[in-house]
Formats: sequence, structure tokens, C-alpha cells
Amino acid sequence: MGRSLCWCHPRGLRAVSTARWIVGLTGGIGSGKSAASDRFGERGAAIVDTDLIARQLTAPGGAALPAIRAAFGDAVIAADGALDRDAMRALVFAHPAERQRLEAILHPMIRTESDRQCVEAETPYVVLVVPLLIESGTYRQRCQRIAVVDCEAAVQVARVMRRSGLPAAQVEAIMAAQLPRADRLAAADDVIDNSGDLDHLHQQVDALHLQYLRLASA
Ligand SMILES: CC(C)(COP(=O)(O)OP(=O)(O)OC[C@H]1O[C@@H](n2cnc3c(N)ncnc32)[C@H](O)[C@@H]1O)[C@@H](O)C(=O)NCCC(=O)NCCS
Ligand SMILES: Nc1ncnc2c1ncn2[C@@H]1O[C@H](COP(=O)(O)OP(=O)(O)OP(=O)(O)O)[C@@H](O)[C@H]1O
Repeated sequence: MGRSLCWCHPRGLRAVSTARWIVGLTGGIGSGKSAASDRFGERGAAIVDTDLIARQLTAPGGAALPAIRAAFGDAVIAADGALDRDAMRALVFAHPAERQRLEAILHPMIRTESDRQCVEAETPYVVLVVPLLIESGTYRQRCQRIAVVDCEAAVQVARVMRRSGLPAAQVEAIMAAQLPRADRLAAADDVIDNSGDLDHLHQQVDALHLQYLRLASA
């Protein structure tokens, strides 16, 4: 990990990381990425969340909206000017080519913004939350470590249905667009088992946090 001294920072002399130590956190839909990253955040890690960045890019006035409107038309824009997420979800998880079209617009913007946030973070390590981390070579290359949040598919479906009110078939269509569980687990340095309650999840995150502090300072 490269470190350099910045002599001209407005707040004076301070150490700046030029290549921050990054844990890539991934998992299928509803596996518990946000629950796990919230806990890493409470322990003091900086969280860079690509789902959140994607939402900001497609909120009213978001930087991705002109390109999305040009590519997909007004039918995917809601009355408040934001992306109509229900319409887009129904479209892209039924039609892989449409999903690729959306990803071609959003992914480069998400990558640029997540890079910026990783560089700006001032914590010993960063948790970079990316649902499609294993699928994407560029995100994998950025990460010193890969942590996978994992639970049975049936638990994922039940939790997303409870949280978002989506029908099981739509959750399953989203899961079909993601890597199979076994492939994700095979790529993991660390597996966070989220089949139990939140206490069980938090205990595992707390142990990993101590491990990542040690690794990042080594
Ligand atoms: C299709 C959209 C509008 C649906 O919005 P919705 O509010 O229902 O979902 P949200 O953005 O909260 O994502 C929830 C989960 O869906 C899954 N998911 C989202 N995008 C994708 C995708 N392109 N491929 C596979 N799974 C995806 C992930 O598990 C993610 O955590 C939205 O997911 C989207 O803009 N996707 C494209 C951007 C993208 O690829 N994001 C992933 C982060 S890089
Ligand atoms: N251990 C748990 N016990 C009970 N509910 C949980 C547990 N972990 C997460 N949940 C709930 O399950 C839902 C999905 O969890 P979360 O949002 O953390 O997953 P995610 O992987 O970030 O989801 P997405 O892929 O949709 O972004 C949420 O409503 C969350 O509160």
C-alpha cells in the first residue's frame, strides 16, 4: 500500500493514502450487504456503496438521467424527474439486453464516483460495497480482500419480499442476473454467514473489523 505525505493540504501536513486498503463486500440481492456494511461503518470503516451511488445518479437531477432518458425514453422517468425504478426493474430483469444498455450508462459513472470516494476516505481501510463485485474484473482488481455476505436463496427471497414487497418471481429474476452462490463463495477470502439473527452477523463483522485493521496496517 502506497503512502505519501501531502505538504500542501489546507489543513496542514498529514499522511494521505495513495492506494487505500480496500475490502470488497458483496453478496446476492437481500443477502445482507447493507446490514453488514452498516456495522462496519459503526466500527469506524469508511463505506463506499455502489447501490447508493447508483441511486444518487438516478435521483431527481441525477447525472445519469439525460443519458437514460435518451436511451429508454420518457416511460422510465417518474413524475418527479427521477428514474422510475419499478418500471426499470421490470424492464431490465426481464430483458438482458436492456440491462446491459442500462449498465453501459451507469457502470462507468458508478466506477468514477466510487474511485473518488475510496481515494478521499481517511479511515484505515474502506469497505467497497458492490453487488456485482465478482462479476467485474475492475472492482476485483481494486480490492485487497473480498468478503461475501451469504445466506440460503430462500432466505434472500423472503427478506427482500418482506422489505420491498416485491413478488417472489421478481426477486428470483434479479437473482438469475447474478452470479450463482457457489461461484461467489469460491471467490471469497472471508464469508459472513447471515443466515442467523443480526447479533450473529454483528459478531462476525466485529471480528473481521479487527482483522482488517491488522491487515491494513501491516
Ligand atoms: C434496475 C434498478 C433501477 C432497480 O432499482 P431497485 O430500487 O429495485 O434496486 P436497487 O438499486 O436498490 O438494487 C438492489 C439490488 O438489486 C441487484 N441489482 C441491481 N442492479 C443489478 C444488475 N445490474 N445486475 C444484477 N443485480 C442487480 C443488487 O443485488 C442490488 O443490491 C437498479 O437496480 C439499477 O439502477 N441497476 C443498475 C445499476 C447497477 O448495476 N447497480 C449495481 C451496483 S454496481
Ligand atoms: N440477520 C438478519 N435477520 C433478519 N433480517 C435481516 C438480517 N439481515 C438483513 N435483514 C433484513 O433483510 C433485508 C435485506 O438486507 P440488506 O438490505 O442488508 O441486504 P442487501 O444485500 O443490502 O440487499 P440488496 O441486494 O437489495 O441491496 C433488510 O430488510 C434487512 O433489514
